[in-house]
Amino acid sequence: MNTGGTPALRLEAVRKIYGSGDGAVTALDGVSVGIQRGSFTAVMGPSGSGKSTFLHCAAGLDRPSSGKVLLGETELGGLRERALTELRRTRIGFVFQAYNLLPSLNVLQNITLPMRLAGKKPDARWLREIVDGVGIAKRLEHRPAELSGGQQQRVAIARALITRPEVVLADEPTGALDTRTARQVLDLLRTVVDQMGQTVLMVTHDPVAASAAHGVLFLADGKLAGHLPQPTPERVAQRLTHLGEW
Ligand SMILES: Nc1ncnc2c1ncn2[C@@H]1O[C@H](COP(=O)(O)OP(=O)(O)OP(=O)(O)O)[C@@H](O)[C@H]1O
Repeated sequence: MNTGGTPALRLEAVRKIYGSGDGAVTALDGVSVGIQRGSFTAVMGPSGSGKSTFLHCAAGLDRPSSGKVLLGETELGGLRERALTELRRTRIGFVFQAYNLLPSLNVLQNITLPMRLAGKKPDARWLREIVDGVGIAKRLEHRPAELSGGQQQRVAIARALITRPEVVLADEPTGALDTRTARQVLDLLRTVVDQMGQTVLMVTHDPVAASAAHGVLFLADGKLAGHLPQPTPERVAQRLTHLGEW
């Protein structure tokens, strides 16, 4: 995956241990990986293999017990909470399974919220490009409750992109969607990468979802257990079977 240039995101020998003594759990056990700019990477692994911990450490939501996380040239471990919050707000986009839109705001207000929180005005051209790109231009005045699940997730993707983040982190973004709608959201994420030049890292349990990515990183027992380029659902499922239950 390291094919030249500074990776958008880098983990160096990241270990994360929860608890201490007899109750200590090693959730990540020396993970080193670079996520290339302009790539779409899925992270998969059996339940408890460390996927959420990986994403949380990458996002600066959780601090590694040892090792480093770098967003571009910035080492997250060197930042105080306030700077980390600011970094998350401006340099990382988040997409969650449950969309996490604010119900009292309309679509446009939800999309532009990260800019307002940062005290900045959204760039009109970029906003237009995103709104058109996710196909939500006709719904800008609507509230989230008036939209389908797929439309809400497309709004969430637009919101994740508004600050032109260096990386978009997606946690089971299609987990709550039916197969057809999930496909549309995955195609959109792929478009965001291939046509808008964004970088997406997505945790998923679903081999079909993972196959939308350029490559899949596998985790097992907190360790990297391989990388599958040009994944197909069948090859992903086969690798998962070899890693144990999923
Ligand atoms: N806050 C915590 N305190 C203690 N142990 C934790 C905590 N968070 C996670 N763990 C443990 O760390 C390990 C990795 O958990 P993690 O949630 O990262 O796995 P996962 O691959 O995302 O699992 P799943 O697919 O079931 O969501 C598990 O053994 C889990 O029980």
